[in-house]
This record gives sequence, structure tokens and C-alpha cells, in this order.
Amino acid sequence: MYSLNKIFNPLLLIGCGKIGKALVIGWLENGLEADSIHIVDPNIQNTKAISQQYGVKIYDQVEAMPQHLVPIIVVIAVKPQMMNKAIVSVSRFSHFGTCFLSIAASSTISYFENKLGNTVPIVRAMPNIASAVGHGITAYFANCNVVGDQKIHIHQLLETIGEAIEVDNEEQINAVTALSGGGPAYVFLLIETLAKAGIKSGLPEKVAMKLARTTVIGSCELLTRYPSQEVSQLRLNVTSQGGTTAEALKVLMDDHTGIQPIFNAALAAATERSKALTC
Ligand SMILES: NC(=O)C1=CN([C@@H]2O[C@H](COP(=O)(O)OP(=O)(O)OC[C@H]3O[C@@H](n4cnc5c(N)ncnc54)[C@H](OP(=O)(O)O)[C@@H]3O)[C@@H](O)[C@H]2O)C=CC1
Ligand SMILES: O=C(O)[C@@H]1CCC=N1
Repeated sequence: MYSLNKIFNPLLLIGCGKIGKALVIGWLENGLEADSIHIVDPNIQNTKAISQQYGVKIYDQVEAMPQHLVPIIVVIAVKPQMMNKAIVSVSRFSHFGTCFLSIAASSTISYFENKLGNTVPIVRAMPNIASAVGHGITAYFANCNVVGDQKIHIHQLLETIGEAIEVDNEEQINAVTALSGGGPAYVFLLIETLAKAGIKSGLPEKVAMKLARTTVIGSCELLTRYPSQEVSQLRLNVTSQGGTTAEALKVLMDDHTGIQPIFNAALAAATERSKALTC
């Protein structure tokens, strides 16, 4: 990790909201040193706590950073709607060989090449919020200026906060955004939905939520401990023949009214939204 610290010092994060914070905490808790991390976010109230807790440097605008500071990598984590302003603020670093890694849904490599120049190393990545606890998964696509050791180091940086996958073409990032980018939200919704259904079946609210949360945590632990076990087999292990789970799964796995067509529609909607926001 010492070498990654050296390689990515200084690292500049633009935008420290929900996912920016998750990435920084993940990096700090998995080996990067606070000294190497600089954060720009206009919302100082938002970044103060992370600065006090970890000692990272925070600024309300790029102009407030020390003049001589040239980041090795700029990680851009603002909403697509804020991107134009954010990219202008860091464009001067494009003349120094700085690598730009955007995690914004929908902002394309060609958008960044237009703004920064087509010889600049640019990575479009899609992490998720579990990066904060080192269990994220980030898919990325890099332009042709990211090669050799630089690509290896970017991959390693993303692996410090979970797993990293390079996808074959940029278009796939829209589907990644729909699946794993937003995925934690669907899992949390599953817990809320299970708990509500438990209440309808007669359980007190607190008991239902406790059962739903702990069931998902325990199921995730099984996935972690038995990585080579098929997920469908883990499901079958719960499903006694002619028993209660089988009855529930008949409803959930109905081809027309079960959860598959609902998830197909949900991911298609998110993928379309990612394409529609494209800039
Ligand atoms: N949330 C998630 O789980 C994931 C989000 N993403 C992507 O990450 C991006 C950020 O999402 P999220 O963290 O949820 O959004 P947030 O709104 O929580 O965070 C964005 C932060 O950027 C700040 N900001 C706005 N303009 C600038 C600027 N010019 N310079 C520096 N900082 C700025 C905002 O400040 P202010 O509030 O004052 O505007 C805010 O603190 C989005 O593009 C999203 O697609 C990707 C993967 C997962
Ligand atoms: O909801 C969003 O647009 C972002 C992208 C993936 C997760 N959050």
C-alpha cells in the first residue's frame, strides 16, 4: 500500500457527497494515507467531519488549494448536472499528465476528451456505496491514453475498496450503473419490503425489521464464506420440498408476476436513464 500512496500522491477528489465520502473512507481505511488526499467540495459543513476524523485536507474550491499542487489523479464525484462547472475547475491539470477518473453516471469519455483534450488519460468508472467498507465493486473503462503501469495502478487503487472489473466497451457502464451502481439500494429496499410483509403477516414492526436485516446479513455472509457455491444452490438449500419457502418462491418466481420481470423493467429503466443523462 505504501507504493500506491506514493503513486497517487497527491490525489484530488472533486465532490465529497455520498459516494465521494464512501470512496475516501474506503481508501483511508484500506491503506491510503490522509496526507495524500485533498478534497474540494463547496459544502464545507459536509467535509468538515471527514477532515476532523481522518486529517484529509479540504477546500471549498479548487482555487483555494496550494498553487503548486498538481494531482497525479483527479477523482470526479459530482452529479452529472454539476459536471460542466466541476470540469472547468480542474481542466488546467490536463497539461501536467494528470489522470482523470470520473465516477459520474452518464458522463462519457468523449465528453471529458472534448473538455480536457484527447491526449489526456481518462477513466470512466462506476463504483458503489459499499466501497466505504472495502466491499464495493467498481467497473471501469479507460481511454487509450491509460496504458501500462498507469492502468495497473488505477486497477489497484479501485481494488483497495473492493473488486475492480474492466469492461470491454464504454456502453456497458450504463448497465453497470443500473446493476451494481444502484444495487445496494435494491438490497435495502428488499429488507424494507420483507419487513413490511412480515408486519402484514402479524409481526411487530421492530421484530419484523430485525428479522429482515439479520436475514440479509446472514445470507450475505453465506455468499462470502462459500464463494464457489452457486447462488441457486444456496437458495435450494433453504427450499424444503413441499414446504413453506417453495410456496413463497412460486409467487416470487412466476414468469409474469414474479420479481424477474420487475427487475428486468427496473434495470432497463435505470440503464435508459443513464443513457438519457449522457453528456
Ligand atoms: N450515490 C451513489 O451510491 C453513487 C453515485 N455515483 C455518481 O457519483 C456522483 C455523485 O453522487 P452522490 O455522491 O450521490 O451526490 P451528492 O450530491 O451526494 O454529492 C455530490 C457532491 O459534489 C458537490 N459539488 C457540486 N458541485 C461541485 C463542484 N463544482 N466542485 C466540487 N464539488 C461539487 C456537492 O455539493 P452541493 O451539495 O453543495 O451541491 C456534493 O457535496 C453522481 O454523478 C452519481 O452518478 C456513482 C456510483 C454510486
Ligand atoms: O442513482 C444514481 O444516479 C447514482 C448512480 C448509481 C448510484 N447512484
